[in-house]
Amino acid sequence: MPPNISQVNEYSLPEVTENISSAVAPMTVKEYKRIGEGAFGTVYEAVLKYADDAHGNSNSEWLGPFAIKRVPAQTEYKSRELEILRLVNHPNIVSLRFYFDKASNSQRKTVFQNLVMECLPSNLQSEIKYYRQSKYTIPYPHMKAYTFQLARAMLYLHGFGISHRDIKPSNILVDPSTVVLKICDFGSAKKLELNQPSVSYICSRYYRAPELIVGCSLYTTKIDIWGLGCVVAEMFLGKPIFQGQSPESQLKEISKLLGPPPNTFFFKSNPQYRGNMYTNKLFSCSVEERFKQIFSNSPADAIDLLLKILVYDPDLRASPRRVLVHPFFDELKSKDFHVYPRGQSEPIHLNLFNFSDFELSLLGSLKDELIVR
Ligand SMILES: Nc1ncnc2c1ncn2[C@@H]1O[C@H](COP(=O)(O)OP(=O)(O)OP(=O)(O)O)[C@@H](O)[C@H]1O
Repeated sequence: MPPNISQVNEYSLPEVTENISSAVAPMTVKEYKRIGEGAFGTVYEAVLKYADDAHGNSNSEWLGPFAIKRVPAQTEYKSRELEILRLVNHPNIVSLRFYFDKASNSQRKTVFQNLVMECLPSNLQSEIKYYRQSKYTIPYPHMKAYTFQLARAMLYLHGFGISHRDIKPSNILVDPSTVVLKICDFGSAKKLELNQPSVSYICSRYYRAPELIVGCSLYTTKIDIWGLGCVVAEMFLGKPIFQGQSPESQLKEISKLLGPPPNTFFFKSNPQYRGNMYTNKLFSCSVEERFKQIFSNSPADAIDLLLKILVYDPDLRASPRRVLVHPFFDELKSKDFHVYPRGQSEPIHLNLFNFSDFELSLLGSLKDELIVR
């Protein structure tokens, strides 16, 4: 039975493609809730009936819930989001189940691409807000499990050379009842090729890496690691760490924690940069001391992890594999590790170390440090 439905949009489609098998069959969709409205698309929660054989024999049961992301279809070139979602298969990346094109009801000429994905009940932005309202933070064991899963998704994506390019709490889906995390929104993602420029005006302001702010076009997947650092910082602080009021003043906010960017940073990122360099030192202590001041309520291992991630030079910024082996996650490696999901009195064990052969090859010699004891 579909959950409580107030305003339903039910429609039938003659041809829907199943992602894994590429089988095409008819489908009936029932959309009953709008769960996301972004710059590019709208996301609906829905249940569906899918004909599971070539003769159109339909399941009589409603399946779901699913999340359907609807964006105007690209006419000239292939959708990168669809291409990337079809390529990836990882426990910490939202999975694509079906896809179809459909003309809009109101504007008949506009064709929309619909991506039918597994649906998660929450995202990190909502979770951070939920705890902040009661003057708490997300419990530390949950933060560790979430951060570990986020770094694992990045190890995998970056292993393909794919950069997500829009890491932020609302694009990180979570299920608070299982403490599972999955990255969503691959609308900005791109496979970065060596020495091939990419646009620098991507990523939401608060989460933009410093090299993007100064207009670097030969950036790397390390821009996502910066985003990961900002998300971890936000879980500890309950609010975004760098809240610039304009694209350029974003760099000033960063300099309040990291000190002024070194000249070499501008030269390496974009020798043509002529904007404000924020050369004034805005605090007198060391950068380590500054981190301790800003994250005064956070544990030492978390501060150490952030010191290794929130670094101007992307070459010196921790890689996903270095993040995964950081002592911040040691607690997760105990076979007795468990978490109490919000509102539940029974603890649950998490399966965080089920690395695939591809992930193990990316971890290389560091894989021996990621064993449950
Ligand atoms: N599979 C899903 N399950 C549950 N919620 C989802 C799912 N996919 C997306 N959402 C929610 O819908 C919101 C918008 O989706 P998405 O980010 O993909 O669209 P967008 O148009 O690119 O948005 P934005 O411009 O905010 O980045 C997400 O922030 C997320 O909270």
